[in-house]
Amino acid sequence: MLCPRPQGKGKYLCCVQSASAAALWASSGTHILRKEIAQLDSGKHLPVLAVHISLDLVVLKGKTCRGFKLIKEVGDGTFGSVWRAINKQNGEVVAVKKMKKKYYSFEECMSLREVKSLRRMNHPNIVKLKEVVRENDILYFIMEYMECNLYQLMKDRVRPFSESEVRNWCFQIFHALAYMHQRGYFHRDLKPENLLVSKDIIKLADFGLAREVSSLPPYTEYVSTRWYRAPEVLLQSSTYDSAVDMWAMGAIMAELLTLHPLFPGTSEADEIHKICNVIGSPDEQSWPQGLSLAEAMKYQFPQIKGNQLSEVMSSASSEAIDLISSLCSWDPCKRPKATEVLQHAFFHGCVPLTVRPKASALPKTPPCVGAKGISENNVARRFSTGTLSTMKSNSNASAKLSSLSKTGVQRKLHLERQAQQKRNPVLRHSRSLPETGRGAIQKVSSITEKLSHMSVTSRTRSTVKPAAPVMKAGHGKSDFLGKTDDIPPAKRLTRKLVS
Ligand SMILES: Nc1ncnc2c1ncn2[C@@H]1O[C@H](COP(=O)(O)OP(=O)(O)OP(=O)(O)O)[C@@H](O)[C@H]1O
Repeated sequence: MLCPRPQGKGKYLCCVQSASAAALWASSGTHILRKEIAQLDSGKHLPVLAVHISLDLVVLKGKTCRGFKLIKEVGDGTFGSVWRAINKQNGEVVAVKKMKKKYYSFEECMSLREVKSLRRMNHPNIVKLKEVVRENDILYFIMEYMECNLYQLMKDRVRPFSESEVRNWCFQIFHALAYMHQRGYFHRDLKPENLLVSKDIIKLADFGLAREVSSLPPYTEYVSTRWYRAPEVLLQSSTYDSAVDMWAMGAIMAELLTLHPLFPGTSEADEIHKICNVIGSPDEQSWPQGLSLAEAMKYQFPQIKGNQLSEVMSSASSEAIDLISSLCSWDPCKRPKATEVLQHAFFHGCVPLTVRPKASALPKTPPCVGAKGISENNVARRFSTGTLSTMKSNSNASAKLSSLSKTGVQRKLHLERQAQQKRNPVLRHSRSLPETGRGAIQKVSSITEKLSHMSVTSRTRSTVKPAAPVMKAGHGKSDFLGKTDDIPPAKRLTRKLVS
């Protein structure tokens, strides 16, 4: 196939050499506008099928990742590692997410949630997926590049962000959420690591768990990182909805304002306990369905009165406290919708972003180009072997190569475990545990600890351990069984991140 040539806005002319290749394009979701038999300019008179296609997302099946110079690994998630890269054709800085799983057909790639949902999203606060490339059974997402994520910004801070900074970021994110929720999607894995920042623009990323609201429950899979996980998900509800994103946003807002996670649970049971410490245990009035969910899994809530958020977020405005309290309501029905949040007093005076920042506004010359850059040959070799690289950074690539056999095994085990964690609820909880030694320890002292010192009543009560809960039929094992208790507390609170 020849490289597609732009034919005006959103249209490309591609030449493929057979009707079956054209059919493949069509089956991959590409809308074929017109087909015609053409002849090559070269004068060889080889009949080719010229296909006029219309794409929101340009899927260049024949394009190789060698067209991108990988500069530096900037993130390592459960599903893929993310690299800052340069498009060699036009010099644009992009992010390349190299998926860890292999994909043996293009159709398989196109049916991925991340592709299906992201290609439908066109919003200034949602990271744009530019291309999808499959090469040697490895799948790459080419995305717009963002400078860092919110967690990276937080971990280096001593003083909390100002309320106006938090307001600016959260306003943009709630706009993105309103956009996607209105279109019938919810994210399901909101956390500071998935909120990407470039200058004062913030965008939602990682749609690997995004779900269509119209897709039918039950949603039995395990979702979201524990500290930001809504109580209905903790209690294994199979009918949760976009309100889970609102809960996560409440926890994230509080964390931005204090630099401490609001509910840093070390297990699912501890997560619920920490939530009770802050907002008080639920009762018939505040969340009747929650009591039923708990009963169904034979879980007993600890009886804790809870403290006022204002006591632990003493410097936050009453508007901020009010918004966080409503977002972190036990009952998902009582949490405001994203569109309602935008009208909240906390955001009065905020102006929405109307214009998407041009690519030229983003950095063109990444600081690490040069000595640290991987050569094109290296990249090509790594791709052509089809193996997952054990190299984590370019600077120590040779040292790592010498110990390849050893680290390779470790890396493989690590990857297998990660993949299992994503599939298996029990294992995935430990993703916030130290696995690679590269995790940065979060400053977690935590609001909840502060809270337990503030209220003798709640502290005494909170020491009553919940009865070991029984699993809900049809669900995997849960760490309600106390699976993580043999891990030292400080280590439990690390986060896996490449900075
Ligand atoms: N477009 C981007 N620009 C810059 N950095 C990015 C981009 N996308 C992702 N990253 C970085 O890579 C990290 C991992 O990416 P991502 O969350 O998409 O991977 P994942 O495998 O789906 O992770 P998770 O374990 O959260 O499911 C992010 O936390 C972020 O720091």
